[in-house]
Amino acid sequence: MTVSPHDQARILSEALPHMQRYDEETVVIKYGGHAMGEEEAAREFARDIVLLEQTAINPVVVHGGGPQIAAMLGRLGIKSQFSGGLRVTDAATVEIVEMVLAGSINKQIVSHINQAGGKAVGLCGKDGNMVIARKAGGPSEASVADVVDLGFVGEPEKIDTTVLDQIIGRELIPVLAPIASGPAGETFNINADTFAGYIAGALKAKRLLLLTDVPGVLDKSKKLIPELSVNDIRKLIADGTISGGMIPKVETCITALEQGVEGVVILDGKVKHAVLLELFTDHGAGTLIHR
Ligand SMILES: Nc1ncnc2c1ncn2[C@@H]1O[C@H](COP(=O)(O)OP(=O)(O)O)[C@@H](O)[C@H]1O
Ligand SMILES: CC(=O)N[C@@H](CCC(=O)OP(=O)(O)O)C(=O)O
Repeated sequence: MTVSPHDQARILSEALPHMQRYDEETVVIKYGGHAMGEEEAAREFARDIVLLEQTAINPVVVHGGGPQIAAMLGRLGIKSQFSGGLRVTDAATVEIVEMVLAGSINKQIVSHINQAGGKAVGLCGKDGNMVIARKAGGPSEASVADVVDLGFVGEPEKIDTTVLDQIIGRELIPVLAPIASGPAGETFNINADTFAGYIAGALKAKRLLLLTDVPGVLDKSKKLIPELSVNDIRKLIADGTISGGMIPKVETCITALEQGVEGVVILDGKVKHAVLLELFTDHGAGTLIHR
């Protein structure tokens, strides 16, 4: 489909009120491993992030990389399992997780953003003591008998935004890997949704966008639920409609809202220009979570 120059101008003009709404505001975008897709899609994502920065929005990218970690662990013959959407992470696994997340994936995203004309700065939670984590308990903590030892899986405990405050608003785009230090200097693997939620909360972000590989939260018949309240979420977890990797995602939404983030959206990062659709059109996308 070709768009006439007239239509192009109209589309840009219609984006103006949306751009004004987010002017100088911080938007945290969680880029999930499943949303990353092929090289061309990753480049388009990077262009969209640079476009946000160019329109005076302050984008902060937090990335995941679950499938990429799984591929590397597989190559090394290390078995891995999940409990409640979190990877049980032993000492050997945490080394690989850090290597893949803070190493290859982080630098790839930084490079794509830079090639698109932005200035990205790749960091993880260890930098500048941005995130200090404690050991996470199992998801079924309520039932002591069922407690799962997740190993080196962390839950953010203290967020220090000093480094981010130096970067944000200065034409630099932070790209954050969800790795953090513990109080004794140990390395913790943090679910990227959880990490993004805490960062968004600490920065009092205007929006937190969680990009994944499904259109949003789906009901039992796989239909998109456009809006959900915190209470709705609790019911959907209890009746099993929300499971696996979607659990840390919706829990993140609740934490972020509690910490003062204005709006949280779960959306399909595989849709072309998902971020622009959500922020710059009336159309919106995915599931909006509210109080
Ligand atoms: N109710 C639900 N709606 C949508 N996805 C769900 C739901 N319950 C479980 N899921 C699963 O959660 C996955 C998204 O979480 P995850 O795989 O961790 O994504 P990401 O890598 O983007 O963080 C979906 O692909 C789907 O398999
Ligand atoms: C504790 C835990 O589960 N950490 C995740 C970190 C990466 C992540 O969350 O990646 P996605 O966003 O692509 O799922 C993991 O090891 O897979």
